[in-house]
Amino acid sequence: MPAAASTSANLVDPRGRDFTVAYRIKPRLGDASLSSSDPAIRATSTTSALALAKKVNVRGEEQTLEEAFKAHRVYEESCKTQQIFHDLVAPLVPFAVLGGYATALAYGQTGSGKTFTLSQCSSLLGEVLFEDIAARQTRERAFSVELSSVELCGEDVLDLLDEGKKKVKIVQDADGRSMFEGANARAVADQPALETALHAAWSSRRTGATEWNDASSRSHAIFRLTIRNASDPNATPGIVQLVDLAGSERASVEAKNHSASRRGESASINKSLMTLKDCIRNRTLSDGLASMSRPPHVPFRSSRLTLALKEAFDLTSKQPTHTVFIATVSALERDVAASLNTLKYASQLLVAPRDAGAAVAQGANSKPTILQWPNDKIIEYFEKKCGADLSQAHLIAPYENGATLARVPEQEFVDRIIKATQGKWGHLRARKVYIEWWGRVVDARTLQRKDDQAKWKEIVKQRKARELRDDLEAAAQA
Ligand SMILES: Nc1ncnc2c1ncn2[C@@H]1O[C@H](COP(=O)(O)OP(=O)(O)OP(=O)(O)O)[C@@H](O)[C@H]1O
Repeated sequence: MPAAASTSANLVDPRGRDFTVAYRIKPRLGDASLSSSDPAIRATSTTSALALAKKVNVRGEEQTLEEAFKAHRVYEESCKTQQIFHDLVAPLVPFAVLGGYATALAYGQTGSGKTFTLSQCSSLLGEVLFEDIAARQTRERAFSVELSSVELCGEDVLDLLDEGKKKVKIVQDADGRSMFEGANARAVADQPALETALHAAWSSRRTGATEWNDASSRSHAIFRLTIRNASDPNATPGIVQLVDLAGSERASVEAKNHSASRRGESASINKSLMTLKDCIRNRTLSDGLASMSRPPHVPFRSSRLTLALKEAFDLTSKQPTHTVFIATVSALERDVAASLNTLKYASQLLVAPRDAGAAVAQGANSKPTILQWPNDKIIEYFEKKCGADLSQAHLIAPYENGATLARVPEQEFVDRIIKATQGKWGHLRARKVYIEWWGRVVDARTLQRKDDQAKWKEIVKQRKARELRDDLEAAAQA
């Protein structure tokens, strides 16, 4: 079944989640003693993994400590990449073709299978992408695809599609979208052309030696496919990209054995991975302010990596996003410390998305923003916008509320308006309504942020007043 046959309702995730965390457990490979040993990490269900770490206690006795980790999906050792691709990456394709911003990242210790997973996914991507495009191509809608690919090594951004790997810059285009200035963008018309271009990019990936793996990657690599609607130059281009992150092992381990430049490289990798965590967490954070340590701030400018992936985190971006985070871990006992670090990092990304309903409850007196509207209010909004031409209003938002409708990509949204007006409205007119809607979504997010900051100031004020009162009371008692 071509990917385009998927219904608009379940483009990426039926619950409207825009972030997915998965663990892939790498099989125990190597000599017989390794492959026959008990796994230190195993899947206990499709959504949880168990880590077993052997420790010696103060009395010299060996103990096994168990720690469970939740995820949206856990893939056990026997699982094939095809399954992961089918579940996690293939659904990003129609989303991107329709104008969404989709990212799949692989994170983990050197040698845990990041490149293995993503390079196999990249070979499977072409078939699904070009099938989807063929199914959607019409006279008014002709798609073009191009590949750009860069490697982030410390402060340098290198073009993987340039033989000399020239340096390029991360800049913002006129619409504020992050792009690689000066990088080759190779147009790919079909699956074989994409495969050739991807092969060239993967092959020129920079590698260097580490303690674990002679061919280890000491850089982050981004393989970005930009999908444009060639018939409508104003349409927002869709993005689907694979991000192979550098090995996540700690700088402290490397510090013992490596040169200053290698240590600097490790520090830069660690900083970018910490910034990535902050960006992902704060993008989705929904906790009540009282339990927050501070209002959510998405520091995407703090590292080259997050700046390059800006749209995935920036709440003022006018494009729906979906990010898939695949944490790869080795099942071998000798790797258990690194695997635990990976699982801890990834599980910290599992914050619940901001719940629009809860936000209404928090500020009972404030007017609900467009992101907090229920489905019937949204239908009412579009009835007003499209007037008498709107014969089937429910087609615009069959089930979505304000928050989930903001995850529908541009071209899908425009198609829904055209269908709901039974073709009386053309592409341009429908797109105008979409742009107006997005303007209100961004305004609502800005308002939410300001509201968070104001509430946070009040919390800090009250906390300080309480502390002062306590100090005075303590002084009086003394
Ligand atoms: N799921 C798997 N099944 C079989 N072999 C695997 C699997 N995952 C990884 N491998 C093998 O393990 C080795 C290391 O994998 P890979 O290069 O993908 O690790 P990595 O996490 O990308 O490491 P680096 O950080 O150095 O790039 C490779 O030889 C690869 O073929």
